[in-house]
Amino acid sequence: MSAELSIKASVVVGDLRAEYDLQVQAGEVLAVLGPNGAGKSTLLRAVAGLVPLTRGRLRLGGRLAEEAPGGARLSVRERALGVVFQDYLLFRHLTALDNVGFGLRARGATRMEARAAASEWLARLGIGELSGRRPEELSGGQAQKVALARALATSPDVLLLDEPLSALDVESRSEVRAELRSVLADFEGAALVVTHDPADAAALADRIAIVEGGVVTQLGTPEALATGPATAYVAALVGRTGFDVVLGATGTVVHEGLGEIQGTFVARAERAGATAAGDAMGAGDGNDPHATAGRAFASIRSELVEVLIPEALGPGEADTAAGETSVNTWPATILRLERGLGSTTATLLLGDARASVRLTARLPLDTALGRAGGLRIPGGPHEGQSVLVCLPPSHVAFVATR
Ligand SMILES: Nc1ncnc2c1ncn2[C@@H]1O[C@H](COP(=O)(O)OP(=O)(O)OP(=O)(O)O)[C@@H](O)[C@H]1O
Repeated sequence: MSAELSIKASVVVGDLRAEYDLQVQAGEVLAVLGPNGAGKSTLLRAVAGLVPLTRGRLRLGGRLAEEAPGGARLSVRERALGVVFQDYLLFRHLTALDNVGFGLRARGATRMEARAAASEWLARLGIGELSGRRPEELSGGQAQKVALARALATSPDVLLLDEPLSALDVESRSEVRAELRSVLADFEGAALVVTHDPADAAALADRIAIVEGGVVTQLGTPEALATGPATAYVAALVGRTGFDVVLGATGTVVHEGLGEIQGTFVARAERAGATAAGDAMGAGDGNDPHATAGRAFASIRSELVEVLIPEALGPGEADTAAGETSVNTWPATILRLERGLGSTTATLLLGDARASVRLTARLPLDTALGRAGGLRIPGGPHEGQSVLVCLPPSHVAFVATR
């Protein structure tokens, strides 16, 4: 089946040199998630035709929409898109009804036809009674729904939503999110939702594309990202912590500074453009013998990182823990401690300067208070303290990243 939206292109705006390689099928919702300035909105603007491609192609609804340099370029209006921007951009002088009917009028519908269709859409989104109101008479959530109705009214091939829930407070956000989810489930075209909120991405999308520094660094289902993040950014989003490792030809996983690391492969990180089925590696114990040599990302849930405080270990235990027989255990320094309500977050530097691995551990309350191994450590753990860090192998997940 050909994708409803397919982009394989570079886009240069200001300092950003972005490389996008994404496909969205009909009926699929792809969320684009990433840090500030990563190039999420630029992707959406490129698809909408507001930013030109520097090189590459964009296909929409089975048509070539743009090819650069020097190829075809459909105008914004020719692209059969429904777009909802962050700030909604409703026409201030028009009622909700006429805002929704605007696109249909522009496509040749009579005023009566446009109003009838607009009225249906407003009713479907549960705001039929607001059809006579102007934008300044609408709450953020209501305006969001009007903008969504306007985007859907023209039956677009592709729906583009830029931070559709960011202007809403916590309560209306969850209500509108649920509504949006059901609208997206009925939408037959491809939908691209840009967000910086992992909760929105997980709730709304079939797959999530992570964009960092203008590049898609991971692409997969919310579940795949949660269990096997491929970058430190994704790891932090899903409550894990991790670092890059190298996958040896024999299936061993090594880090230049830390040496061999043991754990489990959960899945190969889906690369941009790869299909989920074709790229799956499957779960299993130990390192997957079919894994090809290359880079991988190791991660573990932050609360499962064991921080051993030498003062709290019995005689000889510290030596044993640090010795060659113990797996995934390294000396480390506590760089920072941040107190939370139920736990304390520790930033740790593992190994020597060459290893330069930073991990985030969530220390249980007991450890944070200085009670560990039945002993009391005067003053509890402190910044600058030398500790031992253990990553229990059964909780370490690897995903191949290239
Ligand atoms: N019109 C422009 N002129 C110059 N630089 C631009 C322009 N648009 C984008 N950029 C550059 O591209 C980078 C990415 O912008 P973009 O809006 O795509 O980021 P984003 O991922 O949507 O971030 P945010 O979450 O902050 O909205 C910006 O940091 C900026 O350097």
